[in-house]
Amino acid sequence: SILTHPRRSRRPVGLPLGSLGWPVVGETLEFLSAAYSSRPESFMDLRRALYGKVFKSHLFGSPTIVSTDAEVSRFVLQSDARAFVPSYPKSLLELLGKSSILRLNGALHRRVHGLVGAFFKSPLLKSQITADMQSHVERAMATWPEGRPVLIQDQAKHLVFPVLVKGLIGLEPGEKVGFLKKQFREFIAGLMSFPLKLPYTRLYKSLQAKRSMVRFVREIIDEKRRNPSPRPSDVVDVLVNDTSGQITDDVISDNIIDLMIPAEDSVPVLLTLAVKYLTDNPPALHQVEEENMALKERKAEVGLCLEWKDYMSLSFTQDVITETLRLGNIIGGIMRKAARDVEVKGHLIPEGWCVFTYFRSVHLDDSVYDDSLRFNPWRWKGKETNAYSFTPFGGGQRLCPGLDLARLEASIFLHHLVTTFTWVADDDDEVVNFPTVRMKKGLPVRLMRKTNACCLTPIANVQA
Ligand code: HEM
Repeated sequence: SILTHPRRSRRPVGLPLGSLGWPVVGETLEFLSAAYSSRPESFMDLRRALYGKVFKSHLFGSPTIVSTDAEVSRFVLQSDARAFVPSYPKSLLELLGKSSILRLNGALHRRVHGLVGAFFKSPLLKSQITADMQSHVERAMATWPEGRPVLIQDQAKHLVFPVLVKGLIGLEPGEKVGFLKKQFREFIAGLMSFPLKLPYTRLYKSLQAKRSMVRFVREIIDEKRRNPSPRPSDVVDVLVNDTSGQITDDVISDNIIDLMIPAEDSVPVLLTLAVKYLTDNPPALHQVEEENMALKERKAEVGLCLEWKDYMSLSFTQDVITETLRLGNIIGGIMRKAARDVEVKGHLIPEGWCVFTYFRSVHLDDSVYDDSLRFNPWRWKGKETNAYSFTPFGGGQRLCPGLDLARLEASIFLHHLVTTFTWVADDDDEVVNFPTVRMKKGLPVRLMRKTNACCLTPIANVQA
């Protein structure tokens, strides 16, 4: 095997090549200056050319092995806590809380991941999310103005957050969701802040917001503990019903709040980037329209509503989402810390060092994806999405349990958007990559309502 422990290795292994940069700051400033540019991977590209796909560096206060090699990253993700544990900046650890799934290891991690993952896969939740998302999207889109700019990114957040929050805590849209959203925004503003907890600092305000969310979630937990529901309809039900004795109120409240992060951030960004890439690629947009109109008409003929399986069966739309995940790199990479010396593919990762598996460099590697910077959903036709070289949702024990839900919400949003509107986007918006991926101006578009949505004129020679 290419992946062995040092003691069993036949040839000497050493640290990968690379530079630890300046004292204290290491190469953090070079990393950040690339991260804030339109080509964050340029930091990696330069070093890959000098040292190879796996190299050493010093980032955010820690000696770090950077992996832009799909096999090495896969190995890191597949390893358990005996080899690698999650590693996050101090401010983030503080805000996530000790029982956060992102920090847990071992048996409790497996339990929480298993419970949440199984519930997110359940047809019951998928049906509920579909019904809720559909009615939200239809109601919201009915109010979107024509001809005046609509910010797709903000609209996507408005739509996704309440739908996922209902799946998490059972809260119906309304005032309380508004309160939660306000607190939550305060909370996430501090995730990447300076780790100083004095009054009025960013971190302090975020911790206060978290406390008020915990109180709010605790009331819901108490209520559900008093009246447990035999048929769980949200994540709190699932966790409250667990009989292992491991799932305390702290575990539930920390994790419920974690689970809101993708609802405010990753999923809305996925929706937004899909709209951006489609806007820039008329043949792809046209094919998505055709596929979705055909489904809509088929369902209308037999008088049935769309169900989650209908959305997931739209193969080209799914390929568009896959390609958006590849090109958008919403989570560019993941940090772990080595719990012992580990050897991977001839490289030593010393105990206590961080390892940064940088997916973006793999997703944008021309030797893996032909013409990798081009949005080309046709490249996925008939292809599996579980290759080493495609890891937008991570992998191994911590593979994102929300991946189906993210795809489902994106499909529902795109379906309603392309069957209701045509649009033009303002030219001068751009993707920002750091600290989180998003559109700088929120992707303003001017919408035109389709008058007779059934009468699309086919465009000749659409790329296939
Ligand atoms: C486009 C949308 C999303 C992207 C790109 C994304 C990406 C990821 C990635 C890369 C990881 C791995 C983190 C690691 O290994 O340390 C992860 C983990 C996770 N994601 Fe997502 N995610 C998305 C949506 C969601 C949604 C909708 C949910 C649920 C509401 C969710 C819940 C989680 C949870 C709970 C984990 C932690 C799993 C664990 O550590 O065991 N994600 N996600």
